[in-house]
Amino acid sequence: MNDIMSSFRWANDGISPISVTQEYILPPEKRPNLTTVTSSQSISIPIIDMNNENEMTLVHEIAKACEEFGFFVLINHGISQELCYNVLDVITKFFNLPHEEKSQLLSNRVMDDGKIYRHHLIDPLTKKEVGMWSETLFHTWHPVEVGFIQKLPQNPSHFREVIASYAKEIGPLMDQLLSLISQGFGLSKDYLQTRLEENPQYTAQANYSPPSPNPELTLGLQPHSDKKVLSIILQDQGITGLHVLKDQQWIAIDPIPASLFVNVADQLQVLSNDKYTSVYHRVVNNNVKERASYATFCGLNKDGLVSPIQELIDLQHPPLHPKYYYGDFLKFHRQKQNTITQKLFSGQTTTFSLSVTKFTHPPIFRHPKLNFLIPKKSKLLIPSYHAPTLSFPLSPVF
Ligand SMILES: O=C(O)CCC(=O)C(=O)O
Ligand SMILES: [Fe+2]
Repeated sequence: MNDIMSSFRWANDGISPISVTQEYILPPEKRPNLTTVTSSQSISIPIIDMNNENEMTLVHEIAKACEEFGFFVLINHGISQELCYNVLDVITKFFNLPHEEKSQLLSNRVMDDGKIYRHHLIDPLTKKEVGMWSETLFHTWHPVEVGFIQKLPQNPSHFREVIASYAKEIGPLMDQLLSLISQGFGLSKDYLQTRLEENPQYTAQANYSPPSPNPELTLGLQPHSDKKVLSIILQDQGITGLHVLKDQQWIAIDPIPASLFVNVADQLQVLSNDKYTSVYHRVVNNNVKERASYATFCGLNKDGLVSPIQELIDLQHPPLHPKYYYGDFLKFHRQKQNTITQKLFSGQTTTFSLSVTKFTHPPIFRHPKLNFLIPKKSKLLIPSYHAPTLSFPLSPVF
């Protein structure tokens, strides 16, 4: 335990024993409230068995899961258990490197290839950053030609090799899922792949949390939705940490042996014209065991044009999102969003317990000025958020 603890010191002052110092203590309304969480074993969450020979059955099961839950658990996905174990093992070993070695790789930017980043949220009251009780390593995982492997850590020695092997396996699985989802929309098998191929981005995030001395006060990752099209998460088999929000209730996704967790992300919600929901999720800590996970994402890059799929639009289903360049969203996303939100909601009775970046989930705004936000449908919002009744002064530009 002590070794694990000391490995996390960089995120503190590097000297004193790890403890939940002020910089990690969440404001009361952002705390995980673990006693109110439901276990995934007590409700029926969608489990998709990829061994099913009948492709149309898979198409329907996945479409139903994306529509009703925004996520599903994948079993018999074809990636060996040994490889999955090795991925989490090298990640754990990497994050357990001595403070001095890891501190060389620290970055202030989330999307810095091969660098460690510590996520945080802003306390709305004090405006101070509160660090997540975790460290993350971000990198590109495809294609090999972009040389992503060279940017990965060299310690532990087989880190690059293991991640490269996993990337090789996850690529075809991602393609297969995109194909099944395309068919679920009634489109050709290659619809989504073709659309992504124009401006693709394949990124990954390795996550690591040491045990937290007080899991009620900290979070591994704050509630968020993923920004791309699809995410596949390999989570630690030993410990539950991933929670998803369903019907305003947090559900703990207890890891099923040899499974992968797949979730709809923002771009897919927009593409589906809100047929599918980009699911909110978070990672909680525990005080017993360290936890690692590895998330791989696919989606459109900054030059990609995101918009509802034309074939899903008709009189009964008008487009719910404007077309926008993902890069414009990112620029907007990084602005001082507090100001924008306050302007929009001044005089409205609303409680924001989400950080404002979540509020833009998925982005709805006028393009290209990016100066107007519309709140999302209430089903997407977390429990303490009450959507204000806003009349849209401007309709989105299409
Ligand atoms: O650690 C997990 O299970 C989830 C990770 C996650 O949500 C992410 O990396 O975006
Ligand atoms: Fe995520």
